[in-house]
Amino acid sequence: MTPEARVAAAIDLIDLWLGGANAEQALTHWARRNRYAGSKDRAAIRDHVFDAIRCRRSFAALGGAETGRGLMIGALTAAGCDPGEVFTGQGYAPAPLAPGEGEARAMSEAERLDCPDWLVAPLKDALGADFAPVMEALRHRAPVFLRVNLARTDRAQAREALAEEGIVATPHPLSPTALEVTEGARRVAQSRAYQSGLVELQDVASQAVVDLLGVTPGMRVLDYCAGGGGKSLALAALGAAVSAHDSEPRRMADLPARAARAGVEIDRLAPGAARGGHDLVFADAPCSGSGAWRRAPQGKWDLTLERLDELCRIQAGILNEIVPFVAPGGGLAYATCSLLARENQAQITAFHARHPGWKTVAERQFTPLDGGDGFYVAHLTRLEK
Ligand SMILES: C[S@@+](CC[C@H](N)C(=O)[O-])C[C@H]1O[C@@H](n2cnc3c(N)ncnc32)[C@H](O)[C@@H]1O
Repeated sequence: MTPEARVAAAIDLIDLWLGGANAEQALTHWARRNRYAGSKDRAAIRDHVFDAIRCRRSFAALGGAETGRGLMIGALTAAGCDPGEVFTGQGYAPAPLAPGEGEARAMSEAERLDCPDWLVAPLKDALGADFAPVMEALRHRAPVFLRVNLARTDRAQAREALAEEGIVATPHPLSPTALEVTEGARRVAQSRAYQSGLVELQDVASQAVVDLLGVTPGMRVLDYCAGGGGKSLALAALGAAVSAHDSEPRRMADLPARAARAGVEIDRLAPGAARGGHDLVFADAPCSGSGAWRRAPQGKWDLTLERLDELCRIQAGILNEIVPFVAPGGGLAYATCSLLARENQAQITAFHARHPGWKTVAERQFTPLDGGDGFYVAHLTRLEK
């Protein structure tokens, strides 16, 4: 496909997304219907679509309309290209620009930073002077990070194995297990290094959250909201005896295969089967995902105040639920990939008000300015009697 044809395909897909379709599913259906498109075409179209989702408001203002054409005109303008050179109508290129089409208009701060209006105040409250740089960072694609599986190798050997397959990865300072892929990211999933469990795909802040939990070999850890099991695997690689639990167990379906690849054992629990006696109970709670909007940008526009209220209720409920699973002398940890104080510090403050026997021993808010996703983590232990 020509670059112009890729833009035309992206325009149709962006229109489907603006009409309410899920972008990932629309891309999959498009690829099935257009078998002539190769992997490079699909990757380029995907990048156009996801860039437009991340930068919906600024591209619409630059391109003069919140439509597939408007967003792609805005994207080209933002990249310093002349949209008229792409919108030619020749071959499979998008139809030529109509008179007046693509005229940029002035932008508010929220539009320039691609932030929903209602989230400006809570994000400014949480981020202070970092608000604008963080929102700017969330307008761009996330780097690809790997977690070196210490159960199988170390960081230097993993780098060498990746390099043999043309994948260049450099150590990241946020976590001793982290590598940032700077070349060959699209080859990772097919590589021997990945398939043989030397490395896992995992955001660097996710890794740093696990580093902060003080896990030692043999520790009994309950990962109460295990989901796909990214953190369960990281905990197990540190030598913890991990039980994974999720209220929707189908989310853990891939965990046995991932654990086998990593050479670790993880016990999967059915919903409601969690019991007491854990040295650490970890709740990586469902959240707005506001720290991960580079990776999952659709969430930025789908989040509503009602949904945020509901998430905060679920988070408080989970914090209450996990207390009985902590062994005497043990601890609990709460994490979200959110930047919003309501889901983070405010949840821990409210927890202390409900459960006076606990103290916070560590707390950290990561933002994309640290390199990875936005993440919050708090580690609590029981007060000595
Ligand atoms: C942020 S995701 C977990 C991501 C995962 N820890 C990882 O690193 O890949 C949150 C998970 O919490 C689960 N969940 C939601 N409500 C829950 C509840 N009340 N009890 C346990 N798990 C819950 C969801 O099904 C979802 O899989």
